[in-house]
Amino acid sequence: MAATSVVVLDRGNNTTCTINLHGATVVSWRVNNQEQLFVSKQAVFDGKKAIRGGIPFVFPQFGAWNYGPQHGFARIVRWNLEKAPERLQSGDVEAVFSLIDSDYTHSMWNYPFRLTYRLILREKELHFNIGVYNPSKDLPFSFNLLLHTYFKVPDVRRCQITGLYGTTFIDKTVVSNPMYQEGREVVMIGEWTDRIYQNTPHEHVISNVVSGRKMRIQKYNFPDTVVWNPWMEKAKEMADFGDDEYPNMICVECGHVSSPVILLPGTAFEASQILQVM
Ligand SMILES: O=P(O)(O)OC[C@H]1O[C@@H](O)[C@H](O)[C@@H](O)[C@@H]1O
Repeated sequence: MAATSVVVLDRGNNTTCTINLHGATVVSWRVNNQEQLFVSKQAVFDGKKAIRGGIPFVFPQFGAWNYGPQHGFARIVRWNLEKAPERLQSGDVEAVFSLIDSDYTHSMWNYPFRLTYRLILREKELHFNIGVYNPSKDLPFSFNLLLHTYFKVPDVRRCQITGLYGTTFIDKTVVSNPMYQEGREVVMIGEWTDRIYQNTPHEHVISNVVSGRKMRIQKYNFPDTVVWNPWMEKAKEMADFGDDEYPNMICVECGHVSSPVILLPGTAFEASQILQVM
């Protein structure tokens, strides 16, 4: 893919964030030279396939879709760079990306829309502000939206995720998609895991990410938290994911997926996420 497809936010001190315009996928976030995101060694950068790792942008569908590809089209189309990286007075660096409807998106989802995706790189934080606008005069639309974050970890079996205790989750590893209540104070992973936790609190902390540190996730207007790791067998089924890579990633994904967002004509939906290395 051409070099111009990549946008870099550079805050100095080897703190950078790299966004591939293909899907506006965040493909790297380095804090003091320490990579925080997992990208598979087998990820494909052909401008067609979704990038396996980083932070793919899931919209307007989460999961399988009758009208288009799994997890929607936003992660497989080229976004616009609305505002090139700019240093703010605080020293932080901001860039804005956007996506509007096209003939291609209309072939799956026949609505006009405008997505804006504002990223701000701070010293130890990455901020994500998302806006979805419905420019139609008369048609509402409904959608799912999710940031499919792949955190890099030395060993997923040693990670603990807070903020899930007492919440209801859908277990997607079982065909009937049963619902349960989480009884653990902190969630650990030791097998194929694919869960949609519903109405989760504004904050999660994942322990034992890179360098044994903690990662704080804060979210606004994202009621759901998806926790996913393919483990060994499912990893083997994915061509763009190494068989032995599953211990080195954990997906903790904030989104609005278990119920759709319904957006009336002329209105906007906003949501945000903050990732912070603790
Ligand atoms: O292979 P994809 O389309 O990127 O999806 C990866 C995973 O994404 C997760 O968010 C889903 O809950 C899983 O069911 C899915 O397997």
